[in-house]
Amino acid sequence: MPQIAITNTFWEGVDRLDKPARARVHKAMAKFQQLTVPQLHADKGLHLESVVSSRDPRMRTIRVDDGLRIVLLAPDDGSDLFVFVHVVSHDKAYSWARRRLYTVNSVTRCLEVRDLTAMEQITPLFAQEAAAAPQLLFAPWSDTVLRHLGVDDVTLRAARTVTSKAQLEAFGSLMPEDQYEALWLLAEGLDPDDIYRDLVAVRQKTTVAESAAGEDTAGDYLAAAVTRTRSRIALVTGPDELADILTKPFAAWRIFLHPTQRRIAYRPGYAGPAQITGGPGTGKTVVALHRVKHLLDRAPDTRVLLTTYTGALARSLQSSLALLLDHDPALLARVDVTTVDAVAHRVVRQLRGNPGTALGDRDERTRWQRVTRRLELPWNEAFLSQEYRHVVLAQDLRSEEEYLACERRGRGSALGQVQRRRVWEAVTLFEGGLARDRAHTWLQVCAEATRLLRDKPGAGPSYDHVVVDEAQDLHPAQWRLLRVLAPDGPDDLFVTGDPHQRIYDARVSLRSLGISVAGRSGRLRVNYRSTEEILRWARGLLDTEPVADLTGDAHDTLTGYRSLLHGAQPVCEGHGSENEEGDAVVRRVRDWMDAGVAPSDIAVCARFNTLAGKLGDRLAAAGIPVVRVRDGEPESAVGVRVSTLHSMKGLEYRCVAVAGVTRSAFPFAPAVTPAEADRIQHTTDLAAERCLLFVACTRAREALYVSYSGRASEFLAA
Ligand SMILES: Nc1ncnc2c1ncn2[C@@H]1O[C@H](COP(=O)(O)OP(=O)(O)OP(=O)(O)O)[C@@H](O)[C@H]1O
Repeated sequence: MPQIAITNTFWEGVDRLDKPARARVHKAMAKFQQLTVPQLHADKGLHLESVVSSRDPRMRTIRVDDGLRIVLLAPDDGSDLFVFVHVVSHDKAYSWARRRLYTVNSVTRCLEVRDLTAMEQITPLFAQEAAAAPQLLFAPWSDTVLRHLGVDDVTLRAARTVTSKAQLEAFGSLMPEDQYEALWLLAEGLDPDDIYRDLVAVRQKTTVAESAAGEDTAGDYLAAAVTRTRSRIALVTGPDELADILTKPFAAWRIFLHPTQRRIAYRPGYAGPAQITGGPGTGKTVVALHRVKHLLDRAPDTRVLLTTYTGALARSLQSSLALLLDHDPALLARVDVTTVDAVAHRVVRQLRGNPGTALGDRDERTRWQRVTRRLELPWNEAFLSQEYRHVVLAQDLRSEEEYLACERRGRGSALGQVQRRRVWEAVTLFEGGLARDRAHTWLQVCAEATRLLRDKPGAGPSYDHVVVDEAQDLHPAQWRLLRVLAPDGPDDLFVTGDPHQRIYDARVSLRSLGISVAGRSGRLRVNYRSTEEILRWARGLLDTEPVADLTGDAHDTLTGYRSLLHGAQPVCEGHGSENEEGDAVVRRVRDWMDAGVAPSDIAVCARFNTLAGKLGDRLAAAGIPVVRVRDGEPESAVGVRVSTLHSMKGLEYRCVAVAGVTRSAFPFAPAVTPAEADRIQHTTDLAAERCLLFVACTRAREALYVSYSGRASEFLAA
């Protein structure tokens, strides 16, 4: 019987088919699996045939129906392993297959593919230009360095003609993916040794591990190379697995991990807390989920907390985890998936009793306003609530003495002792009011939960491992709680986040909270979600100022961050009035739906509830189904998602419209502390405003539409 392996390109082809066509693909493949190799060659229905004049002599096609063909590689190494590489219409299948060559990289030993015909056509053209160019992109690096990174002869010839990153990109989809990635990172300024460690060595390690596991990895044979190329190729072991792959929702992330993702997620153990960063869409959540799987598989009775910032994200983590763990109830029962605040609430309820009512942002503001008026203070409520958040709660200060003696880290305004006493008076009044009304802020609950767990070791929930997603917005009070939830030691905390998506003004120094990730940091750079066009446009929204990393002790950068996907340029449009803008958004959504995008794959968002509400009403009036994104709407609900920007965090859609990006909304003056009041706060507030827009725009996978009426936000002009 033949063995089957499928590549990510094949799977993507399947994903583009409608249900009946998928069923026909399944039928053809199931038949393929059942026949012997000689029967396969003789079967008239499947019609296994070579591709005439193909660059790769192993290239074959089989027939799915009158229109559809599967492209596959036939074994030439004595094995019976067939690699399914594409599924597409008849004509496209043949032209695709003719041009491509699969080879085994002599450095990484992985199977890779290139459009050899196109590379051979383009290289001489670039070479002519290169002869007259003052500078060649890869001139600083010798052939030896490039070869060491897995760049082979054909790619090397091409690379030596490249004068700019734009030209390199033109080659991007033609050359082998791993070689392009190495060249791109070099062009972005990364050190060759770092690239070797992150891209080449990890692949080689996989090879060694598999040899140790007794798999045949010797030689450059197809079957051996396939087992080594786990980031792009999966072996299908039997009919059940085939059915599973072809009938489940497309979720390549369950199977195909980038080598860096795999290295991070499946590293046997970390000696202490580990941190993973990366730009939007680089698969941080995917890595967190695989890490949970690894931790569960490693020991039969470990308990894991998988936690994040908002309820919507926790729900989405829960359903993805169920998918990854094949809905296995025994495994799922060992993981708590919930927000940090919900854990805190549970601890307090369990160890002390119901903590009372949680305060919303508006309530908290009103209470600070009352305090300010009552004590006739010279500061406004924003200043006081920030002082409370960034100094008192951040340092867990419990008395006036502690506050008087503290260093007000991260604050850009000086306060003398007399002023501090007045602030403390305000804090006492604020907290007293809350206690009287049996109310609390969420951060207070986190602080109390931490104290309770410290005072009563062994009581309350505890976990062997805590995995945190979207960690960039966590406050020190939340970090302290996470610190006590898993005992200090190997694999205690696994933290993923993106400092460029910080929208809630969280400033932490993890080290000062007893969480040191030194030597245990990883970075992801390949975006799997959005097109390069969307990423580039969205990056233009960010400031050039460096951003504090997750630890708070260094800076984070998006160097080397990129997508392999390409698509239309984002559209940014101004309108004469809010009404006209609303009409344009409805038209845009209608166009997306007419092009075949399901309503639930479209999101329309605005900064404020009022505009989001109006847009939702307009869409509904135009007969378009609408689902308001609040807490708890089922994933299966049909309709265009209408949301505020803040609620878009961590989610993704094929098409996204961001409306109301006006001068007065971005930056929103009340959200930005004046520089004269607090210089540091002013800078972080402005950065958070930019990040908010960046986060919303990077939720788009294929299409992004940004609009405003009247004057455009200054962020768009940049
Ligand atoms: N190895 C992979 N193969 C295929 N798809 C992947 C892979 N890794 C991630 N993805 C997909 O890319 C998208 C983004 O992944 P994910 O949400 O994990 O990124 P993220 O870094 O957490 O994003 P953000 O920070 O923007 O929320 C998802 O659709 C995910 O399924």
